[in-house]
Amino acid sequence: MVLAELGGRITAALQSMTNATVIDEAVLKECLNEIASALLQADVNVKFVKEMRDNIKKVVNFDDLAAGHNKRRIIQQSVLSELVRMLDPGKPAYQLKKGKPNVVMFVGLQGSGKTTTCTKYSYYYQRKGFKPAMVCADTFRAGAFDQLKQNATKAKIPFYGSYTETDPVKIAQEGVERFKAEGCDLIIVDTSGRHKQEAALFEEMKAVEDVVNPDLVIFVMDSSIGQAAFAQAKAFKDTSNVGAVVVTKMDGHAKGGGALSAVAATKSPVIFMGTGEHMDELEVFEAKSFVSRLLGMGDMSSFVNKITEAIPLDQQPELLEKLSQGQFTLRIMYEQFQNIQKMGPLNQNIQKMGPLNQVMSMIPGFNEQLMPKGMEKESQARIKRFMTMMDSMTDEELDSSNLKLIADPSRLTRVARGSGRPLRDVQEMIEEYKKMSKAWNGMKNLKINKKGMLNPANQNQNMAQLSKALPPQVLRQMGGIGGLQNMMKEMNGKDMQGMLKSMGMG
Ligand SMILES: Nc1nc2c(ncn2[C@@H]2O[C@H](COP(=O)(O)OP(=O)(O)OP(=O)(O)O)[C@@H](O)[C@H]2O)c(=O)[nH]1
Repeated sequence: MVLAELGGRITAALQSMTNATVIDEAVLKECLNEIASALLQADVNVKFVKEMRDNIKKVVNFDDLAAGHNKRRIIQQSVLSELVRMLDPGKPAYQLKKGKPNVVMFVGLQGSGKTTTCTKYSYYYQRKGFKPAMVCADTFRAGAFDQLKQNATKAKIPFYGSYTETDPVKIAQEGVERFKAEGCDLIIVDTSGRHKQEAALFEEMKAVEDVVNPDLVIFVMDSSIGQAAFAQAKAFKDTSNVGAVVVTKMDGHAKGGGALSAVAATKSPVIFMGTGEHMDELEVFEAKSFVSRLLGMGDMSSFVNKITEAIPLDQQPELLEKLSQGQFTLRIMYEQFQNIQKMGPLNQNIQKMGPLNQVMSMIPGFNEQLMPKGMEKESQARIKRFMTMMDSMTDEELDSSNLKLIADPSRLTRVARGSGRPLRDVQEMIEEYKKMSKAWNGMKNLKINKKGMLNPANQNQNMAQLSKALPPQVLRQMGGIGGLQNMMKEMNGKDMQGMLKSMGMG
């Protein structure tokens, strides 16, 4: 099953759930069964599929969700984040290190776009300040060296290869040694591709790998191969130490081409995708936007989506649930602080980040008071102080949203003593909590319609609610009230049915 079909079936399953009058456990079960069977047929690992189901069931707890809560949105959102999670093998790919010769070897079937990708990859890192070089260890295809030479010349990247030498191992070894001696810090080895997986190709690949001892082996896969993806990727992984995947020809008809399966098979992340024949047509792969595209949700700019984009995936389902219940606890605040701390260097560049700035600012609390411009260092220190104080709180306090309990004077005194901070610091932290809690609760009262969208019938109320809930600078970034209005109009106009139709799947 090609990915387009997989995406179509998942979208259809979500759609049939959206059509149901009441969403209960039976409806959810049916929807999840359909999604699971689609994934299994697409060769996605059984274990992953089971995990996905379990996780979604955990998020959508019917006993906890009172009537009127936005189950559809929560389910859709968790399917999305679970798929994204599947694309994330849990460990990032090898990161190139400056100041040492990084050796990267490319493997894949003939015609997958390996040679083209080698050049794109070199060019990408050349622009990032690396000094790349390419070695053509493809002695199988007659024109391979010429092709690499042509590409390399165009990109002004040094290359190594031979018209006469027939042993790829020898060429690879000589090339890598030469470029190491020349001080290149990114040495790319292109290997032979063959028509299909064959023993000779794998033996040769292994021999080249043994001699060049790469820091990273990249498996290049044509996105249109569909069902064969899993077996092919696995065959390469079994022979060589594949650590990352590049999916090519994403500009063609294929919607995704087995990226999910390749990740499952190689347990390695997709790092780039090829989107054309030109040198600069290589995009950093981003699981979230890929899945959105897969599900035809690329245009769905829902408010909740925007907020969740900025929050680590593993925290999303839980956070969404809490958000839907309007429960804001000190623990959530603590977790948000952790996120902000992790994003540390970004904060300094935040003004340059454009849309990301907007997204991050939507995390309740990531607002002007907490992170005033030009005061990032001070703000970080303040956040750290808050976190130290929260470390002295009990679980009961951290998990409560009851102000009477949280701000009880004797408790505050205890926290101050426990953390070695003056009482007024603890009070300041509680004030911050109150502010964030208010912003958070503002989101809860938005009027959502049956389709899980902001309800157009309540446009005015929603507008008022949003403009109150949003930090002023976020509102400004959205283009003020007018921008907000447009965004809502866009959201209102987009339902699943409409999106399916526009994708030709309805
Ligand atoms: N449209 C499109 N074409 C691509 C992309 N990547 C590669 N190609 C084209 O795919 C064809 C095969 O690419 P190559 O780079 O020669 O493939 P290869 O895997 O190196 O093939 P061998 O050297 O024979 O193993 C070429 O015509 C490329 O221009 C891509 O992302 N999009």
